[in-house]
Amino acid sequence: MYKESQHSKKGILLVNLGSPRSTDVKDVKEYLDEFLMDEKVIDYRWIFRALLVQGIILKTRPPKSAEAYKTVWTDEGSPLIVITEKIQKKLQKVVDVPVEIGMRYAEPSIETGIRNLVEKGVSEIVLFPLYPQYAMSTTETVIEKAEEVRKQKFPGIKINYIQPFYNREIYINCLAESIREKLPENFDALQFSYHGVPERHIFKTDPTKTCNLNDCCSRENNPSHQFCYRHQCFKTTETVIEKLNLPKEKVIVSFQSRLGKDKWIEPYTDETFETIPKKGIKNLAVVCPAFVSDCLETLEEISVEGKHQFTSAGGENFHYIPCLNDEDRWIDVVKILCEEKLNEFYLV
Ligand SMILES: C=CC1=C(C)c2cc3[nH]c(cc4nc(cc5[nH]c(cc1n2)c(C)c5CCC(=O)O)C(CCC(=O)O)=C4C)c(C)c3C=C
Ligand SMILES: [Fe+2]
Ligand SMILES: [Fe+2]
Repeated sequence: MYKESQHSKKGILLVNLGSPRSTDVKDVKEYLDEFLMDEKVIDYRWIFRALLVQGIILKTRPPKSAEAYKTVWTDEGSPLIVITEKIQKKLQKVVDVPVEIGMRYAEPSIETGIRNLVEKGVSEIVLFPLYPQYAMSTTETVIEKAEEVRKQKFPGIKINYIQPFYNREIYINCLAESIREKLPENFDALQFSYHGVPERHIFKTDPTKTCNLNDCCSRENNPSHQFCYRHQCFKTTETVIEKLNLPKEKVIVSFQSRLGKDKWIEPYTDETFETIPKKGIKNLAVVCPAFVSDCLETLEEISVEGKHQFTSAGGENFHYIPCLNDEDRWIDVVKILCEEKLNEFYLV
């Protein structure tokens, strides 16, 4: 059944994590402050979070992070923002509603993105968090922020959220094809390195309390899977390697970018890079499917630091496989996922 929404103007907001405004230490500090003071990222009570972030992390990390950002920054700006803009421009060419971008942290913010759409007359927004797998520190914080902005600043608009898409066949086919094209001829193993999260986050967001972070994450059916980041990473890997016809023995899954002293989900990517050459893996290909666009964590932590760790430990060839970025086949997937949600506005 069609309702009045047939006549409301629709639009798309692509949301990514965000980057500092520049590589200046003060801009990096401001960005890290906003990012790490998000209670969905560092989920301590405010006073403990402030002590840790403002009292410790922000006193030492910004200059190091700024140096790391300098190594990946381009003339156009941060790779993550530049690539998200490219996705926006390509998508805009193939859909007939306005497309804007918004970042969870720093600018252009989610509020800026929504305002840009509203100024174009949009009142029904499909918001796409650009994360294949669900996590409290990504999907959930984006939705929470967008709802806060909607209620406080734009109470008249509707937002329809695209859910994590790690189990959508169109996405898996797209990722598998992209990897297939970029795999080197000879490799001993293909490593899937996902961004890590603290173990506590997974327990916290499991409404069924049935995930124990052991075998259950790899089981076919467990009620916790809808909110289990670890399961969703395993499932992404399993379905992609099936499409690629790769034997499980040639595949490694690991988790990168941990921060602080908490226990994060294992195994840790950096430790893996240092141990596998001794087990005979000398030629390694690495892909990072938690990120749809290349960013600091892939271009610096994996392609530069990771390569160095691997080769210093006796590895010979390290081949980084770029993210989907603005590949046409990925734009096709983004278009289909957005159109599905746009159509839901017509349904009662
Ligand atoms: C892909 C999903 C991501 C998850 C899950 C995630 C969790 C998470 N991250 C931090 C801390 C940091 N992450 C940083 C950079 C960063 N993280 C993601 C994505 C996820 N993070 C991206 C895409 C980026 C790159 C941003 C860019 O500008 O390119 C950083 C900043 C860089 C640094 O100083 O190292 C921090 C810090 C935590 C604590 C966390 C889970 C709780
Ligand atoms: Fe799990
Ligand atoms: Fe991160």
